[in-house]
Amino acid sequence: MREMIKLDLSRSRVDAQELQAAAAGLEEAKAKLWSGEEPFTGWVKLPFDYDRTELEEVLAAAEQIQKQCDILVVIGIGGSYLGAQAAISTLKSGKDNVPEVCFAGQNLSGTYHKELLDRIKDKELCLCVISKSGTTTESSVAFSILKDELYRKYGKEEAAKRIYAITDANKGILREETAREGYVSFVVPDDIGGRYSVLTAVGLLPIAAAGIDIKEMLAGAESAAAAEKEDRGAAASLAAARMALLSRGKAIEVFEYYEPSLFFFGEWLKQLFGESEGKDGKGIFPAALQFSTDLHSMGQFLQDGNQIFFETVLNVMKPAQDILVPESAGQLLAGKSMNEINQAAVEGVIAAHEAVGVPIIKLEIPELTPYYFGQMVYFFETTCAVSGYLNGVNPFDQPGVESYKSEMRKVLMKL
Ligand SMILES: O=P(O)(O)OC[C@H]1O[C@H](O)[C@H](O)[C@@H](O)[C@@H]1O
Repeated sequence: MREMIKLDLSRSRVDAQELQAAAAGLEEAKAKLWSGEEPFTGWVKLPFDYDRTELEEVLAAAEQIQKQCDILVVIGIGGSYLGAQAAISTLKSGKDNVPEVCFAGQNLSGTYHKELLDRIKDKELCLCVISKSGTTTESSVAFSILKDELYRKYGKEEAAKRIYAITDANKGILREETAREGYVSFVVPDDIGGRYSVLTAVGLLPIAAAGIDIKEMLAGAESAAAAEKEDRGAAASLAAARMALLSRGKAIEVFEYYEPSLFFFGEWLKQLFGESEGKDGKGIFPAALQFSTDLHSMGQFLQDGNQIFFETVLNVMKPAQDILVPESAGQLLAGKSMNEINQAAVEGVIAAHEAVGVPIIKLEIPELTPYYFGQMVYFFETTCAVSGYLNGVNPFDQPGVESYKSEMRKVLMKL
């Protein structure tokens, strides 16, 4: 059996009694999650019972994309792109027969999208448009701009063969357009919300197109799901520890990583936890920092500022590559490897922050491979959903996101 992500609560400042108090309701939360009766919990059993035929179709579509283009532009926002970008930037396939994956529709910047158009002008192009609703402003705007570019380059008929759509099975304008134009398409399942959808076609198609082994990713998720199901997993315990810290006023969780390739995984965590937990005046505010970079800015606050936070360290045990530091670096550093120095930073930061009373949770991630990426996704989805249940909120809706949209519509109508 391969390794599992390990949870170390020894420096979390949560004692057994507190953990027990916070864990009241844990069994109930887990039972609810696994009952198969709660809305939007389709992701819980997905690693065991995903549709094998659909997976082969995803792989075939990914292969076709690889043959068709130099650049695949993934259009989507929030849960419709973050998982894919997190996986692709963390895992980089290193293969040379795969397209570069670019992202559009994550902002409303004319500059960003004009620069993207300039960059892809002379390249062979495919689009993968992902939107459950089909009406999200950012993705709709970007899709129409990029579709225009595709028409200009290839004409409408050939363009339709280069558009891959992932949307609701039956409703929405993107589904209607897909049926009308005959795009290759996949479904955002009804029982899985956007931020829990990485292991559906939403994440899997772009990730596979980038040359990353999605079967391994699903196998990793399955190992995490089996562990949680059999009560060997640590994700639910992490939820209990988080709730204990929240009850002590630690209302910010700082996810910290020392491998820059985890930047978008940090962004994915922010969406997952932010939209799931932040409601009814409750929740832990998720932040993500890249170390050692941010030690030279936010490090001051963590060491010496308002102690309203706790830290969750994502420590990668076996980074993909390493370099030996030459003699010229001086006695302290020469002859050591960069990863050894990075690990010294991990331990040094933990010691310094522990000394001033910061609660520190440490997660040991064996390696950044597709298998462990799948484990990480499932692990944090479970921690997040269980935390929501423990805290008495619905971790699968995001009613607050709508308010700014209706205000923005009013402004647009005046233009
Ligand atoms: O897939 P879509 O319907 O385009 O939604 C994309 C995203 O936008 C919304 O505003 C929500 O806040 C997100 O949870 C969602 O993932």
